[in-house]
Amino acid sequence: MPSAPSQSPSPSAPAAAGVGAEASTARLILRLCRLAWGYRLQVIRSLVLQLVLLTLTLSGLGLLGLGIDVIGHAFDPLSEANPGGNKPPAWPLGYAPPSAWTSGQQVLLVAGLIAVIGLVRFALEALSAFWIAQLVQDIVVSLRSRVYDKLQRLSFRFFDANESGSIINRVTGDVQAVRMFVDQVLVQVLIMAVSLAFFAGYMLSLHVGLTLVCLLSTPLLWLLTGNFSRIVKPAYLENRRLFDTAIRVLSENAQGVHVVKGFAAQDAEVRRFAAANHAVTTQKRQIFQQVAIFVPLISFLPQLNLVILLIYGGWIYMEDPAFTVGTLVVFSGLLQQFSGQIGNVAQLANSVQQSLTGASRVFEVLDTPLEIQTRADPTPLPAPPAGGKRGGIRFEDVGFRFGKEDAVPALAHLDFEVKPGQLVAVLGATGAGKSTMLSLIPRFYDPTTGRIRLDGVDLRDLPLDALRRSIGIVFQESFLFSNTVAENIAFGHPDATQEQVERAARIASAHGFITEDLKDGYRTVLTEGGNNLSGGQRQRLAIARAVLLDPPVLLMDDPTAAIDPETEGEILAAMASAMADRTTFVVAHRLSTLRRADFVLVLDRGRVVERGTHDELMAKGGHYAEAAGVQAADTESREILGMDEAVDP
Ligand SMILES: Nc1ncnc2c1ncn2[C@@H]1O[C@H](COP(=O)(O)OP(=O)(O)OP(=O)(O)O)[C@@H](O)[C@H]1O
Repeated sequence: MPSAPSQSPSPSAPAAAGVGAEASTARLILRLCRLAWGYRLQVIRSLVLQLVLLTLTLSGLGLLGLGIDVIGHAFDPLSEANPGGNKPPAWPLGYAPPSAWTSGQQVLLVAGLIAVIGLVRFALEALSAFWIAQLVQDIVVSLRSRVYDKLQRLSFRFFDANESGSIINRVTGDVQAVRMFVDQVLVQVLIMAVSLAFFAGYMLSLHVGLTLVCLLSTPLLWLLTGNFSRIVKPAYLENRRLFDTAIRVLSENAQGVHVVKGFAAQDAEVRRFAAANHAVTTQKRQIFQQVAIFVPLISFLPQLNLVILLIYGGWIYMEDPAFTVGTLVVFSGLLQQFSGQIGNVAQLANSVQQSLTGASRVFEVLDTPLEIQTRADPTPLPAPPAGGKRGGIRFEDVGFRFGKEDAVPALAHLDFEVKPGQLVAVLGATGAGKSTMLSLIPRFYDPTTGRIRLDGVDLRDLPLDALRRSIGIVFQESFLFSNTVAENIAFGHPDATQEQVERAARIASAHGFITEDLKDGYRTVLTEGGNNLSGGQRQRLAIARAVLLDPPVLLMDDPTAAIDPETEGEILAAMASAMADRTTFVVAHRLSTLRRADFVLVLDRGRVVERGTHDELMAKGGHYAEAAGVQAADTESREILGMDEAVDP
């Protein structure tokens, strides 16, 4: 079947259209808010906790001012004789300690209350951190599963159009970006809005004029923040793209480690990765430079407010008899808290841009339409006729393009019928369209024109799962998972019995080596990609996997392509017994297989140029006869070299 191509993504592919396209920021934010709505109870409970914490902070601050006024008044009370003395403390909520209490006792009471508030704050802050961590985990796990689930159902076109690095990044890093929107943006914005309202309200209650003057610089901060966001947004998008490339280099290297080492290309690979890595770092450095200037600038501006407070607040203290030293201290505390929150705006703007960039990439995956799926009212698979077999396949003027309408068709005007149980051999030069033709049968792609029927029903009308369960597939190179041999054979069918697994292994001539050569037999755990097996053993397991459920149709895409001639014979034997009694399409170049076929399709540039049995095609003297002649000569030379004896099944 077609492996991931090196060509540029097809522009007609649905994901290609979405990738990189800029979703409107407002719509994106709205969508993220809707996503957060799913966690509203957790968000609200965290916010309520934040409100309690805020109230405690303000109470602590108020008590500090009170304590200062108690001390000031005790040492230097205001009186007619002492007009420059300290004004009496104003106890909150109409409470005043008994008149018998000394100033020391009053200070102790205030200090005790501040300590209690501190302890409660500590406990509540720990609880808040725990709740937010829990919320984050819930979001990440559920979103990651949704993206992964969607990836499983997306068609090959999506994977053709998106590099593996980009896909991995979307499931990992970008999903984190979405949760960042909830915990570091949404929750923080709400906390900030409430805090700023509280602080501003408290300051206004203390002195309206002073509050307005001190907060003069705030609009300037918002303006700067807006500009910063606009500047860094494209930079973050570019950064995700560069990171995709770095991950792609890494994953290609891990998968192609044999090629890399075989060609002694480690140094070149190290340089390739270093270049990709360097590109990410250099670009990120540019973002950091902007962040590095912006964040301190935003923190610096509020400092100016303190200068204003000192000058204007000092003057008010002299002029306004109700304005105490304690009030000035409380005001300065509030102003600092206010400025601290405003200072967070810089970080927040940064987080917003990061999270929106990641979120748009996650949504692109979630929004990609499912091109290939079961239609609403599918036709069930027809039952086999009495005493007959299933697996009749009919191609009706089938054409297919990978790209847009103006792309060169990979297949054109394929029109033939295969009766149940027949063996069709497909022959053609490399790139002729053999794998593409086979990939239309399990609906990896749908034909662009014409249709394919299985037992008389259009493939698009059948339930997709049932269709794919009716087809066994062996690829040119088989992918095995790091799991036991038995689980690899039963891949996708965990309910398969040991008996079924062994039967499939016997058909694929794999039972012998599994029980004799592998340490734990069927329970032997394979390393990643089945690297602890030979190529021939891997292909035989793949054949066993394909025939496990005894499918009526078998597709074999040149299973010996990546196998050395010495082990080819083992696979040919396995293929021969796997084909027995089922409709089989086999991409093959071996004369022995071609001879056995009920008919051979010779493909050239996506078209059937010859069709018939081996004898008919030999007699015709066209492409086929030429290819067979070359192979016969090759076989002869191999026989002379004594390489071919056990090969033909
Ligand atoms: N995913 C893809 N996207 C775009 N073009 C593709 C894709 N897969 C294959 N092609 C193109 O379609 C044509 C047919 O490819 P296909 O893999 O079917 O050939 P093949 O006959 O199986 O070749 P081989 O014998 O080398 O496996 C080629 O031109 C190939 O470049």
